[in-house]
Amino acid sequence: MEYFVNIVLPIPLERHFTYSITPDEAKILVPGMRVSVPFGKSKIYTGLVLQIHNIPPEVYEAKEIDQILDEFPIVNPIQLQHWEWVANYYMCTLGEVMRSALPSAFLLESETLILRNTDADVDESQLKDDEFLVFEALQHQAVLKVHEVSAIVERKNVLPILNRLLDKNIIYLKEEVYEQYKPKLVKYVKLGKEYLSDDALETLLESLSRAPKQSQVVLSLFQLQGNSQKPISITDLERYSNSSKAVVKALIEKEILEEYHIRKDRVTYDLDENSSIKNLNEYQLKALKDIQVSFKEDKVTLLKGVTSSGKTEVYVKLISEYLEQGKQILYLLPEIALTTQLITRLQEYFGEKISVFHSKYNIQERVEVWNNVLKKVGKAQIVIGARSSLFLPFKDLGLIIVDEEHEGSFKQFDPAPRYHARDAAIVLANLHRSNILLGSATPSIESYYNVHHGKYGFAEINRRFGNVLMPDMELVDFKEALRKRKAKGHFSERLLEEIEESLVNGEQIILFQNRRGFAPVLECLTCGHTPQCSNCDVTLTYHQYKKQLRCHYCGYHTALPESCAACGSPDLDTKGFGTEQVEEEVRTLFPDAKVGRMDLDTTRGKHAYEKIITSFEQQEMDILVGTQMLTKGLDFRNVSLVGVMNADSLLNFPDYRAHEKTYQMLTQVSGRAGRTQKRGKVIIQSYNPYHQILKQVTTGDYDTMYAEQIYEREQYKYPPINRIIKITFKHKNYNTLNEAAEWFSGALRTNFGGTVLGPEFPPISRIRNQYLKNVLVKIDKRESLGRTKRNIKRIEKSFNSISMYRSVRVIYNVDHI
Ligand SMILES: Nc1ncnc2c1ncn2[C@@H]1O[C@H](COP(=O)(O)OP(=O)(O)OP(=O)(O)O)[C@@H](O)[C@H]1O
Ligand SMILES: [Zn+2]
Repeated sequence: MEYFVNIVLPIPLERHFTYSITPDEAKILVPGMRVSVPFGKSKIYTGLVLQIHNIPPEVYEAKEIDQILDEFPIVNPIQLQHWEWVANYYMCTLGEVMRSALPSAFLLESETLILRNTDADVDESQLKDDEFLVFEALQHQAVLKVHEVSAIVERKNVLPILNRLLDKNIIYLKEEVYEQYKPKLVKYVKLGKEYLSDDALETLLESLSRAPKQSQVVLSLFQLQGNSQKPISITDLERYSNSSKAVVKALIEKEILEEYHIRKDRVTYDLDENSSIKNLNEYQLKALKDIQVSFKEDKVTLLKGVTSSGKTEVYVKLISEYLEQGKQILYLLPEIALTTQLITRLQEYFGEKISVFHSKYNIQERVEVWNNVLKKVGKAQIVIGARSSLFLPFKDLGLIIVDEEHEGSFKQFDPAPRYHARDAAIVLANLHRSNILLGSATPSIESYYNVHHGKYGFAEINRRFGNVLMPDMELVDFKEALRKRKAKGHFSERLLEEIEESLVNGEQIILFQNRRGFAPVLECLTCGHTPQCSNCDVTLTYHQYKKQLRCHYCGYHTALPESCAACGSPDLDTKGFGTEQVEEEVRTLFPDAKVGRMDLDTTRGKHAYEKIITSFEQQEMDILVGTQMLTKGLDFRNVSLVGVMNADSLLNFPDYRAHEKTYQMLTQVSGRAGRTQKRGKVIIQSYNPYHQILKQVTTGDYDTMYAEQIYEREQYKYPPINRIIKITFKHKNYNTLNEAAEWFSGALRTNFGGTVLGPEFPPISRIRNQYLKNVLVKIDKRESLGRTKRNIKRIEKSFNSISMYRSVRVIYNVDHI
């Protein structure tokens, strides 16, 4: 009987591939194991086994696999099911999901490597031109791959050149299939087996009496073992006994000591006994109870608790319940909020049961966490991670917490799969039959909508912990301040007064300015008016090149006005101001204050973000200027004042979610003020202080905000009332792109009843020499999403059969936000 395997490869092709295997291999292989397989002419890929069967492929001859790479599956059936869902729902391939889900070290590399023989004596004048090119390239680069050599000599078949160079002993080849991952190994020592009894030990020490250094080491080891249960590393022993490597080595050779290795990640530590879980107050207890009741009904549950109400402590209580049942727990956070603050807090309670998983971790660290979760090792019982931790090999997941569930960064933008981690987490919880809690002070409109429609359970905390008052919010009319000359630079007198007072009291200040440079909007400097699209209710975007204002949803456009449509003033500005400028002004206005800044530019590198947070926490800074990074669940003790430099730049963002996001951001950043005893103060500067959203922020009126937003979403057919899919077309040729996008959207309009907007250029319409154009499809809730997607895919097939369009990339973003 013939045997075959279906394999998924980490490439964006729809299908899986069938390879042939021997009967022996068929006995060993299980879905979820990796194999290396040949692909195309010369490539070798790592693939994942989906299925073992006896049906030969119809249209091609199955190749044999190269090698089996695992002894047991590294991916389990629930994961495969989950990946299938992600691929289906977000309209991408299983291979793309796999590439995003597996740490890259698991995707084995195979390439022929060419290295320079550094020992060779080379007479360059004897080299032919093409030989010299390769030789020269190898002076700059230690290793070349075959296809790189092709590019250098501009020829496809390079093997003859390489053969000549090999003959001349100038290069050598290295065929390498290697695992990139190597666990960190640490050397430990213990007393040899024969010396474990007291008697034996006594005799040993006697026999060592003439070797004082050696007996010193043995005694030290004994003492160290008495002090703690932890394994003793060779370095620790050397340090403690004050002896050299040679002495320890001699003892190991005599077999008095035994050396052994433990992978670094396996070392366990004792829990800190001092920090016990806090007792919840009555409001937290009530919320916990409501959550538990809702969990009993297997409902996704939303916890809405004002800032500093102690949501984290409620999570902690829940986590410890599931921990006791021996279940795994996943704590999802937006990438940006993965601060040491929260991790330290949880580690105090749960010690080394916690693993952290996110993109700033290196390959090794990710593989360690993966394997720990796979083997259900105690130290990975709780995983705190950003969105990609969803894809870890959980076996027995009991609870998922999605903290700051409203955060837009839970949605992956690029590359595929363009998934929303919150939504994918809900599906994952379903597959595991585990409970899932979404938490936020400012829930997303979607989640609250689901609560309203009975789909989700609900719990609420309306008070800050310790009955600290919500901060006192004050709106400052900046237009008025300018008119009355009560402003310096971008600071109103009111804000300056408050900063002064906080500084005098030795309290800290946060200044918030969210400037996102890539979507310029036109703003009247006199009245703050910004032109809106009449079809879409979003702010128009300024396109400098064409001197136009455009709606990037529907394509409505108008020439750049010479004066403001609202007040007639000719002073229109498109630049706005950013955090850097605010920092500069603060330094001039308050030369004695210590000022820091936190934005994308100052937080590159693995620990930069934590450093700024810690330094602010330790009160090494008085004033911290920053973007939305400041808003994420940070718990500072000494911040009494939060200043919002310009609320309008948020409100006028050209996006149907601008109002929702403004409410969330302002509420979150305000929530950093006055978290301990004294009531905090928030000053919000705006050209348009009567805007309903600003009123709702200052009164904490989430429900009115929600009602108004839902009304608008109904009017303009946006989520959560309708579903949307954004389709992006990408090509280097402007005309081809235009035609292709027209063709596609035309086909959509004929074939499909929903609303099709565009094609339209985004604010940045050309990236890396590729032009972009978007089409937005709005799908009525009553229509089947599945059918619509199948229709779109069918249109894509016909599209791809037109040779001119084949090179146009089509990118789907389902539930685009
Ligand atoms: N039951 C409790 N006992 C003692 N201290 C508590 C308790 N609950 C919360 N706190 C303290 O109150 C502060 C605010 O709590 P926490 O950070 O959990 O609030 P939060 O709701 O998560 O806030 P945010 O949404 O702003 O992140 C913290 O310093 C926390 O240690
Ligand atoms: Zn429009």
